[in-house]
Amino acid sequence: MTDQGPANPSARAPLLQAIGITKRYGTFLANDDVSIDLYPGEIHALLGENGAGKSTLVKTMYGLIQPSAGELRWLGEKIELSGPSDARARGIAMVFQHFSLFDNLTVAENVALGLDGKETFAAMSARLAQVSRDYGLPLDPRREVWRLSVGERQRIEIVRALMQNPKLLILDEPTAVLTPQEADLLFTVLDRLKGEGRALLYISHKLDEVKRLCDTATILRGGKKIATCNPRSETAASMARMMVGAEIGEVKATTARAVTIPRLLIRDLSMAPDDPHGTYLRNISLEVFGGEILGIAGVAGNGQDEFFSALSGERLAPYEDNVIIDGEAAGNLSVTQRRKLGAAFVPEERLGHGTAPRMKLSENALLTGHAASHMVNHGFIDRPATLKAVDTTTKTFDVRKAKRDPEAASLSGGNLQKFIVGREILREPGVLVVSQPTWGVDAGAAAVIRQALVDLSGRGSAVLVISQDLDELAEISDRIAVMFHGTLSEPVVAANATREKLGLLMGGAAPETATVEEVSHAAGA
Ligand SMILES: Nc1ncnc2c1ncn2[C@@H]1O[C@H](COP(=O)(O)OP(=O)(O)OP(=O)(O)O)[C@@H](O)[C@H]1O
Repeated sequence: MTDQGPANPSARAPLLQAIGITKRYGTFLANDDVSIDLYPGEIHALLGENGAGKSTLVKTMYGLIQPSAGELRWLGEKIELSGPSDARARGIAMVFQHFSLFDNLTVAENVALGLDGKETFAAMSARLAQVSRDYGLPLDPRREVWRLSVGERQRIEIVRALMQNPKLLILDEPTAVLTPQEADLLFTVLDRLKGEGRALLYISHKLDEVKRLCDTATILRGGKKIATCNPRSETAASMARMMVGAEIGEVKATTARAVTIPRLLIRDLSMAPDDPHGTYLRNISLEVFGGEILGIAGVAGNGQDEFFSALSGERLAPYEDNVIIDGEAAGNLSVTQRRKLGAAFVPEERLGHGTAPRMKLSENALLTGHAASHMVNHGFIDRPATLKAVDTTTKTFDVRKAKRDPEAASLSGGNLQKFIVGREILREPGVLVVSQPTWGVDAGAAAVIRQALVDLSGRGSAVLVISQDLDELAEISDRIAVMFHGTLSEPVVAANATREKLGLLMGGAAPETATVEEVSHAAGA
């Protein structure tokens, strides 16, 4: 364990110090006596497993929560932040992982809503255009947000933060939704901000990225600070070890996997979106075989959400044979009826879509499990069975939580994701459709989830994974198809799919087709 202090500990004084921060929820300690110093001109990474207490700490620094004990010092002086506007007034800005933008408003209108300034709208728009030009983050202030890609939306949040001329910029997993090219552009901007003498605090689960970008890293585990180190003199593995307290396993392909019949068939699916800003799906045909993982790559907003809704039954397809699950025409069946056919679905959004936030985990387990399990007997809910489902998921997927059956909303983002994905995998579905399975999940838990998906396909299930993470798709998929403007490319064998090739497909280039022999070979049959 190392504690080397800042990478460049010259005569500079820290900008912000958190000293002995403790945050209690009941008897649970989300932060336990955490101290951290943030210096101007330095990018400081905040690392830790899901639930380690990272968000709790940065929310304290941004005035969103009050600590139970400990204090903040700004340029050596004790401060108390009554709320985010107080933090912003001091020069602290934050870019959240979840965007808080209004689709029907323009870029400039959205920025105006998030600023406390008193300048006129015209002056603000001009400043917005200027800041975005200065930092090489192009934005048209008059464009409506729904027309923008995810990367461009994040750009709005960053430009809005920069317009406050912050001394400290906090970024919560900023690259989780970006393509590799967009992430590179962001790194250039962050380096420049550092060069301007600003302090940056950077939460990420991507350790290679942290090594490349950050000068210092503080590692939290179980709410406590474990170490402060120089990430450049560590390896991704050594930092992961400090985070987890153990080695992280690699995902192992199952051997003797038998690719069988197509268990999920999509036949010439074309559908108008239900949202005026959504994407038309056009002539999508796909076969997902039992025993394989088929990955769907693509930049977000190219029809992945609409495709997921059509597969899960949240929206009915025009024809019943547009979607066939284990030989049954399912295009016009409800979500519950599709579950009864042995299919399971894990949506991208965890709260509100994947779970009901104010309901307990056991009640959530019942919501999706009742169609095809023993949780309801003769019309009565078997409460011990629902609790058992929670316990089994918790144990198998190492879901960390403050009590046995808490409300879904009280779990950290990554732990909730482990719970949702785990819950569905443990039902042993014949067909699993999962969107962004490891989004926001730490490296150790991501390996567990990916292994569980590989093992599920190894037991003969057809698994369809929609993900923006090309490394993830390359690691677990047998074949990969790319979604672009509502159309789906022919799948290519994952082993032959380079990042360049997938990148071209993501931009709409003509695909190559995989033969059945290649598919069987790729799946190890
Ligand atoms: N309002 C709350 N009530 C009860 N427990 C909470 C509350 N907010 C957070 N916690 C708990 O505090 C712990 C730390 O959560 P926090 O969100 O800070 O973790 P994190 O490191 O940011 O995780 P992730 O990487 O998954 O986002 C978690 O176990 C979480 O369940």
